[in-house]
Amino acid sequence: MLLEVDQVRGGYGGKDVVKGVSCSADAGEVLCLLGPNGCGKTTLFRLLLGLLPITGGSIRLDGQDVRSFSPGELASRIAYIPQYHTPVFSYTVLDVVLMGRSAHFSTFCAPKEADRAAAFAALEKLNAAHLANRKYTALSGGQRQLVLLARAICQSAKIFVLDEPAANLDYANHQLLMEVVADLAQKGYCIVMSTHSPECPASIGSKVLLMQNGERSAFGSPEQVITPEHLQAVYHIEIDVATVHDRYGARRTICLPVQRPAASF
Ligand SMILES: Nc1ncnc2c1ncn2[C@@H]1O[C@H](COP(=O)(O)OP(=O)(O)OP(=O)(O)O)[C@@H](O)[C@H]1O
Repeated sequence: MLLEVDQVRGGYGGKDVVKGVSCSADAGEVLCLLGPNGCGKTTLFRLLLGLLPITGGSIRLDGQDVRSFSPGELASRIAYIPQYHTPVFSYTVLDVVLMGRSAHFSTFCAPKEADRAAAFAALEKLNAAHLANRKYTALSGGQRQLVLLARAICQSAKIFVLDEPAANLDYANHQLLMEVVADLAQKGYCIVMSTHSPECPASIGSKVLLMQNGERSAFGSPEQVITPEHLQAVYHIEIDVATVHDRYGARRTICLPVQRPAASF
């Protein structure tokens, strides 16, 4: 198993926010983290990335405890796209994407033509090549998300950790992101992403970790986890889960918060 999270605990200032969570994901899988605001999704990512100390349990990559990796070793294994990213310098978009290639050239070496081509190809894949010469600082939040995803693609890490990657994306770019994530999984990458849309794991998630108050509420396939009972248990609202087919016959799951008739209030 590529990623194994076993009863992991950790948090801030000596207080555990993530309290004994277990889950796993292998190469070629998409693991979606779902749960209410403040339930601990980002904190779990920080534990995985070695940004916070693990106070109990363990996280293993390819069977090896993450605590045994140096920051550089972890960075070459995990590409992280944070929820918010405020750059200090006004690099061009192509330079930001090229930074993902830095593990592939030595400190005093300039990127080669092949590195530039790889960076440009990653932008093209995300329909963002037209942004290549723009200042990164002058982009919208959604455009920055696409650029950071291109940088992660260039990094060639085995695991992608995406913290609410769709938060700032418009409808079309949201769909593009889902397709890119599915494509990356198909190519053998392991994607771990948080989302606030229960429909997202239903359409691309191989596995879903549903969290509540820092604990695991449910873990399994989307069919096992995305049910009215599980969703109601963490969101405390009634939610219908239905299956529909799109115009090409593909089976899709939709989640509908139940709108009670006015008279019942
Ligand atoms: N730097 C910090 N110091 C102290 N507490 C923090 C810090 N960052 C987050 N927390 C707390 O830890 C808890 C979990 O936060 P976390 O960001 O992991 O939640 P989340 O599930 O990612 O939320 P959201 O869906 O809103 O992004 C919250 O109660 C939050 O207030």
